[in-house]
Amino acid sequence: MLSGKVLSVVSGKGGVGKSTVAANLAVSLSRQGNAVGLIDFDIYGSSIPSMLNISNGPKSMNNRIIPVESHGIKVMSMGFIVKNNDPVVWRGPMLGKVINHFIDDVIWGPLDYVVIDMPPGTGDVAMDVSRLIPSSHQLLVTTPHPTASHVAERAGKMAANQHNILGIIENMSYFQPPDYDAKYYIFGRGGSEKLATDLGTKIMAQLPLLAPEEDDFEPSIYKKGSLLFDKYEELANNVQDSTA
Ligand SMILES: Nc1ncnc2c1ncn2[C@@H]1O[C@H](COP(=O)(O)OP(=O)(O)OP(=O)(O)O)[C@@H](O)[C@H]1O
Repeated sequence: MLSGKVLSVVSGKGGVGKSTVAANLAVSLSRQGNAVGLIDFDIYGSSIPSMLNISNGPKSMNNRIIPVESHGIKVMSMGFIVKNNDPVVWRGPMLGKVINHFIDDVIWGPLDYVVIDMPPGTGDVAMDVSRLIPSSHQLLVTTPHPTASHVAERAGKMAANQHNILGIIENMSYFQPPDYDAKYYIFGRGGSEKLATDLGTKIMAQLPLLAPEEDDFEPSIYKKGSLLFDKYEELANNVQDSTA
C-alpha cells in the first residue's frame, strides 16, 4: 500500500521541466529528512530512470515488487515496464491495472511523500492517470510565457475536482548570469501570476534557467553550490509548510 502525502507534478505542455522538477523536489524532500517515493507515470517519455541514472529495473519478492532505491528515494517508473513507449496500449482498464499495481503491489514501506511525475498535457492518458491516482496535492509546472501558462490552466482545471491545486512552479523563469544581480526574462513574464489568479492558487517557486551540471552519477540533479539547489531546498520547505 501507498502511504504519505501524494504530490502530483503536472504540466500543460511537454518539455517545460516537469520531470526535472519532480526528481529534484523528491530528492530535496528526502534530504530534509522525509521518506520519499517517486512514481514516474510519464508513459510518453519516461525520463526519471535516466535522470537518476538508474539502469536496473526493480526486483520482485513473493509476487510483490521492491522499488529501486536511488539518491535516498524509492522509485517506480513506467520506463521499467514499457518497452516501446506505445501509449495506445495504456488506455483505460490496462492503464488502471498498472497504476493499481504500482500503488498496491509495491513494497513502499512507510512514506511521508509520494511524488508523481504525471504524463504531460490534457489528453486522454493524462486524464485517465489523474482519475486513477489517489487524491493528491497538485503542483502545476509552467514556463512564464503567457501561452504556456494558458495551456497549463487547462491541466489545472482538468483535475481540480479530485485534486487540490497546491500551487504553481514557474520553471525557466529568468536567466541570471553568474555573479550578477541582473535577471533576464527570456521567456516573458506574467503568465504564472495570471495563472495563479485564475486558478485561485499561489506561486510556489520561480526557478531560473540553469542546466543541471551533467555527470554520470546524477545527470539531472542540481548540486550543492548551484542556485537551483537552493531554490529546490526552498521549494521543498514551502511544500512541507503548505501540506502540514
Ligand atoms: N530550469 C531549467 N533550466 C534549464 N534547463 C532545464 C530547466 N528545467 C529543465 N531543464 C531541461 O529541459 C529539458 C526538459 O526537461 P524535462 O524532461 O524535465 O521536461 P518535461 O516537462 O518533463 O518534458 P516531457 O513532458 O516531454 O517529459 C531537459 O533537458 C532539462 O534538463
